[in-house]
Amino acid sequence: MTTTGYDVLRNPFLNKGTAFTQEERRTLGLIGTLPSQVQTIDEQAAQAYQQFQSKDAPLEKRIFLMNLFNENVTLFYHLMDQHVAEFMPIVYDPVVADAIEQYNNIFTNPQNAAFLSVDRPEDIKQSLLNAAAGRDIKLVVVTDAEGILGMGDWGVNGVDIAVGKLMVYTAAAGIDPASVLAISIDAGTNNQTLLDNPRYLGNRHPRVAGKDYLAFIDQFVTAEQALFPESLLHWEDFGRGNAQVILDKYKDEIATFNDDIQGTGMIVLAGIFGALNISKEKLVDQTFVTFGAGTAGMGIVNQIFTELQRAGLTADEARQHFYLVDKQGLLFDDTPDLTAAQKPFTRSRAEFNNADTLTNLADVVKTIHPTVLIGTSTQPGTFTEEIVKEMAAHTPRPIIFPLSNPTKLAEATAEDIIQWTDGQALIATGIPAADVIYKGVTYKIGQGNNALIYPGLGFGLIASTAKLLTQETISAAIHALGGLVDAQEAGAAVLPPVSHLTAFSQKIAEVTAQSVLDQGLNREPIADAKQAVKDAKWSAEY
Ligand SMILES: NC(=O)c1ccc[n+]([C@@H]2O[C@H](COP(=O)([O-])OP(=O)(O)OC[C@H]3O[C@@H](n4cnc5c(N)ncnc54)[C@H](O)[C@@H]3O)[C@@H](O)[C@H]2O)c1
Ligand SMILES: O=C(O)C[C@H](O)C(=O)O
Ligand SMILES: [Mn+2]
Repeated sequence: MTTTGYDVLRNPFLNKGTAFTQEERRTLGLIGTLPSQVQTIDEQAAQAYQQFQSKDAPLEKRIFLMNLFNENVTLFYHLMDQHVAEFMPIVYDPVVADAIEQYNNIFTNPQNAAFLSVDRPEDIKQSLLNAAAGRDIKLVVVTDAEGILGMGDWGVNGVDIAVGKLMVYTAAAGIDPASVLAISIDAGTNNQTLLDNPRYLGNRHPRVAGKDYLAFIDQFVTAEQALFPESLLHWEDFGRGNAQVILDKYKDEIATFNDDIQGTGMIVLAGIFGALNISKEKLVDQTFVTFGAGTAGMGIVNQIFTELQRAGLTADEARQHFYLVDKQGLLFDDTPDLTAAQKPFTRSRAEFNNADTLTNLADVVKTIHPTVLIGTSTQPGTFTEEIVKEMAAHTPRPIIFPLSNPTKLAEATAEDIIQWTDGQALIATGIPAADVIYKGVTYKIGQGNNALIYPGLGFGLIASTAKLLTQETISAAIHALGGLVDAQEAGAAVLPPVSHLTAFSQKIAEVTAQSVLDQGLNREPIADAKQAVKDAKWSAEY
């Protein structure tokens, strides 16, 4: 049965608003429901952009764009295509963080997400069916919001990160927005402010944890795979205690991927390759200090560790390149409360004559002389002038990536690091950073955010009907991105600019799809990877 009348205008996937032609208006029962002028999508986009520009506050801009998305998905993406670098920080990080904090105050629409309550496992299947509403789902982004960016537990409010990640998928890579589903797993929240807030919209109880939590996750995965057997399942912003456990449980069974672990590991390694292209140094000659050895930090370490072995080092040799710093200071084999992921990369106290003093980043940097310093600590301002200058005193081109999000949690700003290192540091930041002009050189700052890689990776997996994501495919995608930097230019960035996001996402998708075919991991027969990516691509036109 064809949808007609107001059901068309109110369906954001079908709605074209004033762009419905007279002929469409007649056949769809829309005569008399719209003003008489028929507009083109570009006329609609120009009007919407003017509205967007009339808003001052970033959150107001976001609310405007979300309303547009809720009404007309095609127009939203048409407009986003034209302004991708301008819209990314609004639709996604950092302004998505404000929307999550304000969720109960600004909620107007569930944005086609599925809300799964830990208290009602019997409703999982029906909830997924209702939210999909007959759409053929190829990509799911799910969050339980225990670790939203670096801001901790945000309960049901965290659904906005899943919605935002999916918007980036479509804007960057061209995934059909009708084929995606954002999911909130509402396991409760330990955020007391939310629990005390009478407007909080999620389950008002502490998080369900342990066996019961994992059983719910398992019921979810089973239902999700049964209903959408060809979908890629993307996990976002789970807590440190669950993220790796969940990934390990499903990664060899289904097409799945954890963005904070794998996506972050990929973008950071690509950024390091970009930096090494500029400094003309080798990966095997680097010494890595990671500050914040949690989900993202250990994803990064493991990705570099794998790559060092690909470069010919044994596992033992490769491990020697890492120094992990977390709350306890430098992590030793006898440090209490180590996570399973941290244990293989701890150091021995016997290596140092000052082991007992290595309880803070400044002393670790002084003792180790790292060449690469990565921040995933959630601790703002912790890459101090003293630390950065000390690092720069022992290596000509220090690679410094303060990656904690959102803006208020970054370990340092790009501008400060450029000044403190007299322009020598090679930098990537988690959120977008403006160019830094220093002593007449314009330094472009790469955005070390997994958003630069997961859309191409995910789209390549979907287009090639991948059954699994392997390390081989991950490495292929990293090299595709790391090779796109122009190392000649003075002040060059270590990663390509977000304004080129659609072009390089295409490249990553093609390389990913080719790798899937090379390993015979495609479900459907596919003759040509590039063609498959081309065929799967959606474009924001009526
Ligand atoms: N740029 C990106 O693409 C990207 C990707 C993922 C995560 N991140 C950011 O990285 C940060 C961490 O995210 P996560 O998912 O790994 O969180 P997480 O909670 O899993 O890890 C954070 C780690 O930092 C440690 N930590 C806390 N306080 C510390 C201190 N004072 N000193 C040293 N370590 C400390 C914690 O113990 C934990 O191990 C967040 O701000 C997140 O936004 C950025
Ligand atoms: O969401 C982001 O901006 C990147 C990353 O996934 C994070 O958790 O910080
Ligand atoms: Mn994340």
